[in-house]
Amino acid sequence: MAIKFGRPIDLRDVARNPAAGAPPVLDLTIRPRRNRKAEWARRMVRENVLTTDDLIWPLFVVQGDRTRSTVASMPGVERLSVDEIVRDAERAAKLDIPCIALFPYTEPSLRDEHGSEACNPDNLVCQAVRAIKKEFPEIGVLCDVALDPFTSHGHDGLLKDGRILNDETVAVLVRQALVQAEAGCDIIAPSDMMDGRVGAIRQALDQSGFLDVQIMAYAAKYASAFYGPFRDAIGSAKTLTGDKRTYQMDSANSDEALREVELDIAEGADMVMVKPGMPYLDVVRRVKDTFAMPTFAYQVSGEYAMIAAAANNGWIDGDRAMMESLLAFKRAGADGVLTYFAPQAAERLRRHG
Ligand SMILES: NCc1[nH]cc(CCC(=O)O)c1CC(=O)O
Ligand SMILES: [Mg+2]
Repeated sequence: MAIKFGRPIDLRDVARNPAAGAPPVLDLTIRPRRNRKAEWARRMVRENVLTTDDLIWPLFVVQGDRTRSTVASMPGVERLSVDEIVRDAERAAKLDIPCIALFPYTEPSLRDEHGSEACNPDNLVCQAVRAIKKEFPEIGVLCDVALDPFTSHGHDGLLKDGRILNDETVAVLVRQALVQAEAGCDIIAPSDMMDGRVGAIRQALDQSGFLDVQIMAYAAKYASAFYGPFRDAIGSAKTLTGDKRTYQMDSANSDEALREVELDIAEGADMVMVKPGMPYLDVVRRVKDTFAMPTFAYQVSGEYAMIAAAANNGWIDGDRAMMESLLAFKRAGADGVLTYFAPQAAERLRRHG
C-alpha cells in the first residue's frame, strides 16, 4: 500500500472512544512530538549535519607588515597583511577547515581603469598564496577571479562608454587566473559573471599544464544589496559607479539560475556556487536537484553583518543563529558554505560536535 507522509488512508478514521470522564485526551494515533522527546531521540532522527568539512573561510589581504585592520561593517573580520594571513591559514589548518578563500584590498594608487594589478604575478593575492602554500601546503586555497578589487571604477569587468565589455574582460580574467594558478592556487573561482569565462579559463589552465587546478564557478550570482560590507572590506564601496545589474542576475529569477549553472558545468566547472546564501536557498535546492554537482553557497558579508550586529546588540543568540544559518545550507542541499563564521563555527563544532 502506498503511504506518503503518514498512515494509509483506511487506517486514519478508526474510532477510538475514550472512557467517559477521562481527562481530555486528543484522539491522536500519530504524535510527531514523540520523536523530539529527548536529545538522544532527536539525534536519531536528525536528517542533516554541519561538519567542519563544509566550511570555506574567506580572508582579506592588505599591504603591510604585522597589519590587521578592522572592517567596521563586519565586526570580527579583519584585513590581514601577508605575514598575518599565514597565521590565519595556520588557524584554519589547526581547526581542520579544508579551504580558505582570498580577497585583496588593493591600494588606491594601484587601481586603474583596466584592473591591471589583477594580472601582476606579484600582487597581494599571489604573494599570499605563495606564503600560505609554503607553510601550509595541505590547506586548500581558493582565489576569486574578477576585476573589482583592482579597477578604479569598482566594476568586475572593463568599462567602456558606460558598458561592461564581456569578451575583452574574459581575456583579462584568463590572465588573472593564470597568475593565480602559477602562484599555487588550488581552486579558481570566477565571480565576475561574464559569459564564457569558465570555458576560456579552463582552456588556458589546461594549455598551461594546470590540469588539476579546479574551477568553482560563481554560477548563479545575483545583483545583491548584501555585498555592501564586502565592498567596504576591499575598498570598492566608494568608487563603484552605478550597479552590477547588467552582469549579475536579477533576484526575481531562478529558472535563469539553472541556465547559468548548466552553461558553467558545460564549460568545465568542477563545482558551482549560488550567491548570496540565505535569501537564495530555494536556488541552492533547485541547482542541487537538477545537476547533482558539488554545490556551494556563499553566506555573504551582509548576511554575516546582520547576524553579527543583532548578536552584538543582544537581540539574538549569535552562536545559535550562526549554527542554524549554516545548517540551513546543508538542508537546502549545499555541499559547503563560504562563510566568515568559519573559524567560530569550527571551534564550536570541536567543542560540541
Ligand atoms: N566580484 C567580487 C565579489 N566576490 C565576492 C563578492 C561578495 C562577497 C560578500 O559580500 O561577502 C563580490 C562582490 C560583488 O560582486 O560586488
Ligand atoms: Mg554565466
